[in-house]
Amino acid sequence: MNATEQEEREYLEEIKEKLALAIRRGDDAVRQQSAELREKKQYLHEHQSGLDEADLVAADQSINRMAFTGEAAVGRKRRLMKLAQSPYFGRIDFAPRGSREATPVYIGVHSFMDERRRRGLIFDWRAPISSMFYDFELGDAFYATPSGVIHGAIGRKRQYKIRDGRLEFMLENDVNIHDDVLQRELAKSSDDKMKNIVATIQRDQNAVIRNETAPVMVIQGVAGSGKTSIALHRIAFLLYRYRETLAARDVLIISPNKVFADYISNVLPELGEEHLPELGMEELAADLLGQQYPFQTFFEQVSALLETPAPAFVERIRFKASFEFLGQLNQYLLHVENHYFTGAALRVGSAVVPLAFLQARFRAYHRVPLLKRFALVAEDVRNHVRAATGRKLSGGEKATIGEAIPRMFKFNNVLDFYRDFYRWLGQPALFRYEPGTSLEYADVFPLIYLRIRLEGSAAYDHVKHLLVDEMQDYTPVQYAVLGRLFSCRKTILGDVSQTVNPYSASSAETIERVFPQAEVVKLYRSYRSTVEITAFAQRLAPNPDIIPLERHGPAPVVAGFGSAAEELQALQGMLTAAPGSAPQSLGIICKTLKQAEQVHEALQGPGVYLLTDESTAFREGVVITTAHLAKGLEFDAVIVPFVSAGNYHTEVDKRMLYIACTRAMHRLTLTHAGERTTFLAG
Ligand SMILES: Nc1ncnc2c1ncn2[C@@H]1O[C@H](COP(=O)(O)OP(=O)(O)OP(=O)(O)O)[C@@H](O)[C@H]1O
Repeated sequence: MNATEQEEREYLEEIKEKLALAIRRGDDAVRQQSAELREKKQYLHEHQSGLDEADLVAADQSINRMAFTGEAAVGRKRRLMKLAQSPYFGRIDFAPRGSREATPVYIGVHSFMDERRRRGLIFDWRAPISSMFYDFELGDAFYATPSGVIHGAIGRKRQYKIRDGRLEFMLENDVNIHDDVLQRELAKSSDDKMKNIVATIQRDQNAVIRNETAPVMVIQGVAGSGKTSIALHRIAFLLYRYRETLAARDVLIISPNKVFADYISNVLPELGEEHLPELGMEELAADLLGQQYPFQTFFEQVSALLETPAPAFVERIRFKASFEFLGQLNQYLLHVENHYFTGAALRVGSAVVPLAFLQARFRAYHRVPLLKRFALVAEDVRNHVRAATGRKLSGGEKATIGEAIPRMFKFNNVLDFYRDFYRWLGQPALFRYEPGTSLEYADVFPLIYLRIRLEGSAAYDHVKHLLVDEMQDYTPVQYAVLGRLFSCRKTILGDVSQTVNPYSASSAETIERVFPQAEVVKLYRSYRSTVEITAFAQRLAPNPDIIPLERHGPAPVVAGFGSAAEELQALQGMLTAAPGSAPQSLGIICKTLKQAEQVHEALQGPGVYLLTDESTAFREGVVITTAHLAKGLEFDAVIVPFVSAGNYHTEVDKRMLYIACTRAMHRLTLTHAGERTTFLAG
């Protein structure tokens, strides 16, 4: 051990002692507070009858305050305990311009102060000064603070791996060693759900995480580029930066399914923040449509495309996913506004209200949803008649006006408008719906969009930041709905190559058309898979811009078998092979749910799980699922069975295969019986 390392070990011990002391002090404070709280409650209980209303309110408030301080103390203790395990992961010695002395800045998941000397011992990775750790190597550096930019120089940079309070290794960054720590992190097994990456955030990722200006941030990144990780770290950053006004409960994640939501649920708590509220797109749809219209789910739509892709069905999906379709809906609404409020002049007693007056009033409320204007127009008509006749109106006359105005509108039911829209387009066959059956998924959000424009929307004003993952799977109409429901800032991320439904995929460019104020960032470096796996997946969806991180492993294997039975037997063999060197997580990813069920049937056993669209939690072990449901997840090893020419032959199939292969971190095996798919030729 060299002198530097010795010094660092001693410093670590010093910090750990300080942390232990702070934890003990915190414990004492919590104990004292809860004793006081108990006493106060006891006093209140015993003297309740003698206290007046004002005393009771005051006592209540004081108890609440004490409970709140107690909770804060518990939170602080949790953070200190976490720091005691791993106090920091980085250090920069920074000398501001004009000062000759560089001060060490240790960086960790939370901050820790020397209270007596008012000196930061550990800086939160989100603190302004910590940004230099991610943005600069040795030499000139700067960071932005709310009161201006501070320039200076970094004289030293170190990285540490401290686990369970022990220094496992440290690295001196006199060259760019950042990559070395990153390599070690990436070479590890994924023994858990998604993890935080604070110690190895890369420069381009840091820029996205710390962006404070974009009203809508769109992140298009190749498979494994860290989009989801970055988005979650971005939320953690914003929660820190705006802690006075933004809390975890003010953020909403729109997630593709419950398994994914569970898979990512660790990251924020690992960073010391609370769990984020989450909502599926279909839950949102059910919220907005109510019980009235049962509908097909996205998973069912994709399953139908994988099994029986009828051309007319594909056509309906494709049409409703286009940007032009949104434009046509908007034009139709204009048409409704201009032509559907009609009839004749209205006679009220001796007064006649001309049609032109009625229509002018109707249009005057262009900011009010169409079906919400009637009461306003009726009130204007009553005032008009009152002024014209110079007398008060009778109850009957008022009622006549109230009833006559809505009748002047062509329909009053959203579904009638939606059907009429297709007639207006001259394409009635593009809407297939029989009352009593389910709406096609492609109709769900257009109908919701119309409903919002016609009736207004429920308020989601409490949401201050919206996070949308898997952006490629949502159509322009869905974004238009999100835009109307959520006026807050948004982070939208995804990868157009990973669409599960190529007929309704959105690229960053499409989303930009719906949100012209969006800032688009593209990420090409891929961290998840070995170079060999990335190169293999590239054959399915070539992207010349992708930059795989230089990490090597075995080449993917495509194994052919004589029959389906032999193939299943081989899969069983793979599960039981070499337990000592077995990877910790294994995903067996099929094209359809039926196939996944078949594999599950053959491989059943302890630690083997089937993930379906109904699953709610991510399971560790051997996970058998479909490509659609595996999207966003990753495994040490992936097996993709049934890659035969008969099973993988359409464009949708190819996408599924791409998604399945890109879930693998270290090993990838594909199996087939009979001829292999042409997508894997050569
Ligand atoms: N800077 C980093 N340091 C360490 N690991 C990283 C870094 N960036 C990404 N990773 C790792 O790369 C893997 C992929 O990250 P993530 O799942 O966030 O990517 P993604 O772009 O959302 O992937 P996909 O779209 O393919 O689902 C994860 O294991 C993540 O921890």
